[in-house]
Amino acid sequence: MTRLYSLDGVDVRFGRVTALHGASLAIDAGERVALIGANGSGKSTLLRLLHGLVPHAAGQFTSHAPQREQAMLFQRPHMLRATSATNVALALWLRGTPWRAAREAAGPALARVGLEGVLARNARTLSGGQQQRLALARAWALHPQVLLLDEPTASLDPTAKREVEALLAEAANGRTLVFASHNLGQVKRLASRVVYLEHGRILADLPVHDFFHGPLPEEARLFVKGELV
Ligand SMILES: Nc1ncnc2c1ncn2[C@@H]1O[C@H](COP(=O)(O)OP(=O)(O)OP(=O)(O)O)[C@@H](O)[C@H]1O
Repeated sequence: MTRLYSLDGVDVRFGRVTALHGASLAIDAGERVALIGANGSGKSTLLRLLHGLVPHAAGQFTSHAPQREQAMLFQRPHMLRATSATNVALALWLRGTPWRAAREAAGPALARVGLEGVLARNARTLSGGQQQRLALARAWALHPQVLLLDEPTASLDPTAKREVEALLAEAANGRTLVFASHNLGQVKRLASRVVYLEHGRILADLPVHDFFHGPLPEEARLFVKGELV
């Protein structure tokens, strides 16, 4: 099994706030790891650390996933004020694909997420669900080894949620997936392993079946119970 990330006693701080506290975790290639926990528990910070967007202040962090092999999706994706096709093509061009080839690849990439009808539309005028699908097309076109997703369906309506989740499951095929979610149904469907965070600390790290069916630390048990209500 290829190790992609190792954290050993990692702290991440923002001024006086310790967003991650003594986090120890190893993630191997092919795993599907769900990060769950209340607002502010450190899920986004952990994803941003994995993606190289924030530094750690203490402990050891090693990433064996090259930056260009990772793609990250945010809850509200940032779209350039340009057509959908250009948004995809630019991402490819920035990674070294010649412009013409990048333009040609944009059509099939958008078709894969069902957006062939909006190739020429300004991406900022698309609906939330369409923008998330476009963000996925943009990430997917890069053929990343790792997909890091920060609550990718949180702002979508139930139909768009289902559609985007189905696409995520497909995109995650053969890849490593690390995602933050408040949707426990989604966690059950997509994850093989669950990491529960509270106040920046990892309180549980279990295979998905054990997380939902086995004994849990009290804090995690109460969180799951509350989320299921
Ligand atoms: N750039 C920043 N500057 C200052 N504090 C920050 C910054 N980013 C995160 N924090 C703080 O770090 C802590 C962890 O935040 P983080 O966004 O990682 O939590 P989260 O579990 O992803 O929350 P949510 O479910 O609301 O997205 C919070 O107290 C947050 O306010």
